[in-house]
Parts: sequence; structure tokens; C-alpha cells
Amino acid sequence: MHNEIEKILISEDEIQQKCKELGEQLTKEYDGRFPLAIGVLKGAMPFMGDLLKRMETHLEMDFMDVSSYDGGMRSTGEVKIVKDLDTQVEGRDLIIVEDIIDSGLTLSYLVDLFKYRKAKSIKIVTLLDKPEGRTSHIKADTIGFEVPDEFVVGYGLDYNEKYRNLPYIGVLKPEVYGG
Ligand SMILES: O=P(O)(O)OC[C@H]1O[C@H](OP(=O)(O)OP(=O)(O)O)[C@H](O)[C@@H]1O
Ligand code: HPA
Ligand SMILES: [Mg+2]
Repeated sequence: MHNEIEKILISEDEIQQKCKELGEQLTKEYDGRFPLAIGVLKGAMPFMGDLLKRMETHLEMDFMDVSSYDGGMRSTGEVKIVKDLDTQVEGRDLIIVEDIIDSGLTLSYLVDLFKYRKAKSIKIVTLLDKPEGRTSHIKADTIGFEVPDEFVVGYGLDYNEKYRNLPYIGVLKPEVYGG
């Protein structure tokens, strides 16, 4: 698997250090509150686990499974809800945890949905931001790393459902994409 990676953009150590830093910030910000942390499956799973271990306040976790890439490299332009939340969001402080904001379509869809459901506050925390990919007007409140306009894999991010279990963020060799 590792020999299919052309270059590592963000190492495992850098990711873990960032989770610690962001977890400490969120600990201060949500001290004495009881936020609902929402992981956007499947991509956010590794980041959600590592980040929330570093958050030393009470919190509730829930997951929403949405998909718009169908495993490929381009957004289909349509966000499908595969699994909805089990928790009511009305009146709650939400922390949406994402692996990447690229076109911004997934998050603009979720933010609209949670506003409609009357969340008290909505904070977006994303490990990666790819600003050059943006077609929807959405900005994260907290960003781990900015990435260039390349298709990245690892640490939750897939290509054809593979590579999510890499501990780092990288770019695949062109031949793996069939390019
Ligand atoms: O800003 P966008 O262009 O909407 O892209 C970002 C979203 O796309 C990926 O999810 P995907 O739909 O591939 O589902 P997955 O998390 O199950 O891989 C990624 O995990 C983000 O959720
Ligand atoms: O660069 C990416 N890699 C993997 N999945 C993605 N979903 C949106 N952008 C990306
Ligand atoms: Mg996702």
C-alpha cells in the first residue's frame, strides 16, 4: 500500500501534534458546556477519534454518513444522506468534524440542514482545507492544514474506498489513478 504513494504531504507526527493543539483549543472553548460532536462518515472517522481524545470536557458524539464522491475523484454535485443522526440538534452547540473541505458542497448542505433543525451554534472543524477546490461559499472555523489542489488520500480520505487506513496524508502515484 505504501509503495503506491508518490509523496507524503502531512506526516503522522504532524497530524497527531495538530490534534493535540486543536483539542486543547476546543477544551477551552467548550469548558462547562456539553457540545454535540458530529463526525461526517466515513472520511472523518480517524480525525474524530484522535481529536476528541484530546478534548477534556464532557461532550456527546454522533455520526452522520453522507456521500457525494461515489469513491471517485470528482464530486457528483449531490449529497446523499446514507445515515442520519440519532440525536436531536435543536438547541445544541454542534461541532462538525470533517476530514476535508474541497468544493464545500457537503458542509454547506449540512450547515443548512442543522440551521433548519434549529441548532444553537455550529462550529466547523476540518483537518484539511483545499481552498482552490471551492464552488460553494463555506468557510471552516478551525482548520488543521491547507492542502494544494491535488487529490489527497490517507487518514480517512479514500480513492475507490482504499487508503483510508494510512496514518498520513499523501498523493498517489499517477499510475494508481489510471493516469
Ligand atoms: O467539500 P466537498 O467537495 O463536498 O468534499 C468533502 C467531502 O468529500 C469526502 O466525502 P465523500 O462524499 O467522498 O464520502 P466519504 O467521507 O464516505 O469518503 C470528504 O470526506 C468530505 O466529507
Ligand atoms: O482530495 C480528496 N481526496 C479524497 N477525498 C476527497 N473528497 C473531497 N476531496 C477529496
Ligand atoms: Mg466525507
